[in-house]
Amino acid sequence: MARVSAERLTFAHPGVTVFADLGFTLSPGLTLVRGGDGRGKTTLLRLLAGELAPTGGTLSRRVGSLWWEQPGEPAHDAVVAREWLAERQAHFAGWRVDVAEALVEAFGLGEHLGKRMEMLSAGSRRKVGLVGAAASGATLTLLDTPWAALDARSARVLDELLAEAADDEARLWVVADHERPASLADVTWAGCIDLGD
Ligand SMILES: Nc1ncnc2c1ncn2[C@@H]1O[C@H](COP(=O)(O)OP(=O)(O)OP(=O)(O)O)[C@@H](O)[C@H]1O
Repeated sequence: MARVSAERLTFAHPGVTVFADLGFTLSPGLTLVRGGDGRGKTTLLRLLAGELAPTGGTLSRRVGSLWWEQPGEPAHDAVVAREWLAERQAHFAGWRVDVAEALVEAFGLGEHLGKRMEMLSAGSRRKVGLVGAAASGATLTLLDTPWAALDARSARVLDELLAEAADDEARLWVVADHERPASLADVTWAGCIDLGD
């Protein structure tokens, strides 16, 4: 199980404080990182991923396995979607083939898996990433504005996935978005880190 907590967590670029003095402990299930444009949602996820170091305070991270992927980045353009998933499957001992297959079906991705990422729409690339996030079994899963670019049907599939994640007793799921997602109004969130507007 991952354990992540912060005390007086602060991050600043030279001369610009992005956020200061955040305190939180992540619990299993779903945690929302909420904030307006440029308030530091992605920065906080990068700190949680260990990609950035705090400039103040402490962030204690004991992370068994981490999902933090940006399948939309140009670096992945030439990779065939199925291979992209297979590369990640090789890194996660708890990878769930059945979960991946069910989500590929629900997202209507089957006909696209044989294509290079650059041939896919932004939404389909995101869906490939979400299949990986769910299948990975990662103890800490970080999703940055996961509804962006999804069609309505796929957004509902994501809603169902995250509603299940909310009941997860082992995995920590962190979702960053501008507002508390209305489509998850009935879901119990384990926590919310509000970065303001
Ligand atoms: N290298 C940098 N130097 C100075 N400021 C930076 C640098 N990189 C990012 N910032 C600023 O840090 C702040 C936080 O950016 P971040 O991308 O984390 O916010 P965000 O909440 O994810 O934004 P959005 O919702 O627009 O994606 C922004 O105001 C951004 O302009």
